[in-house]
Amino acid sequence: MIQVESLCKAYKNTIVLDDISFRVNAGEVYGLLGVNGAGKTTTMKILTTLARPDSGRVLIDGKDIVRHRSHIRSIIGLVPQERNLDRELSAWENLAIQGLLYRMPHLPAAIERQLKAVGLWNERHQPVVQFSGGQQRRLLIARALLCEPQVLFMDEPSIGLDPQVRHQLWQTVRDIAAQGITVVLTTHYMEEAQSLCSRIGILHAGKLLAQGSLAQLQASLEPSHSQEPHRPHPDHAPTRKPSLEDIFLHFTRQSHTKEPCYVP
Ligand SMILES: Nc1ncnc2c1ncn2[C@@H]1O[C@H](COP(=O)(O)OP(=O)(O)OP(=O)(O)O)[C@@H](O)[C@H]1O
Repeated sequence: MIQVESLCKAYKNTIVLDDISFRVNAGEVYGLLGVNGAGKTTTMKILTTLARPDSGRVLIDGKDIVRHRSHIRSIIGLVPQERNLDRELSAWENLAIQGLLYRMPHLPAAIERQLKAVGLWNERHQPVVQFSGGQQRRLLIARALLCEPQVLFMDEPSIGLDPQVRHQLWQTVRDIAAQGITVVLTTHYMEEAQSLCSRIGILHAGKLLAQGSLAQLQASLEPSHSQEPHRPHPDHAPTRKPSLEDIFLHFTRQSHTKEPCYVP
């Protein structure tokens, strides 16, 4: 569904994305996992046509996103990190503006469907300023799904939410994926990536250090793949599989031995 090939992006003389390549299969939930400043939002901005790459290319549904920007925008939805809703307007009005911009047919029915799907139908006439952080995040999801996208991009969807609301949001993401919508999300929460994503890319200082399913990432740390000498456990008991946090620390610590990436 999405093919990212050798993506590079620099701001002034600092490389922010350094030769990033990955693919996302149709219908999967793909997670870009990284700490603050890793390059997650920049990747999202490029994939959603809000920023241009310096080099490399991205194909969505077989089409180059730079050359077919309008078409790409018509088949994707974005849940941005910042809650860029109109706080003075109601939930209904926020979606109506989006629908009018996209000249959506049957707009009232579509708004009703999405507000019910995210559990905000009863609050539809409330101004957004009265919404909690979790409700605003759900409204952002409803807005992103209004035009029935094939791919939904979510930039740090659960940032700032308490654990209970975060778990509700995860269920919403699972429901979206169950409808066949491809989901690409960024996160710095290990648990979120592990619980939601079928495949994970570890992004660090602009480089994609590793990617795969959790099982594939775990296998990549096994002795046959590692340069560390194999030390059998003293009791010959089966050693526990590394957690995603172990894997993340393994790859990111290794990368600290390398030179920081600057362009001349
Ligand atoms: N418009 C810009 N101009 C200059 N530098 C930028 C710009 N946007 C991002 N950067 C820099 O690029 C790097 C990656 O930023 P980015 O927002 O993509 O990271 P991130 O992984 O999304 O971080 P966070 O989790 O904090 O959102 C950071 O060092 C940031 O300061």
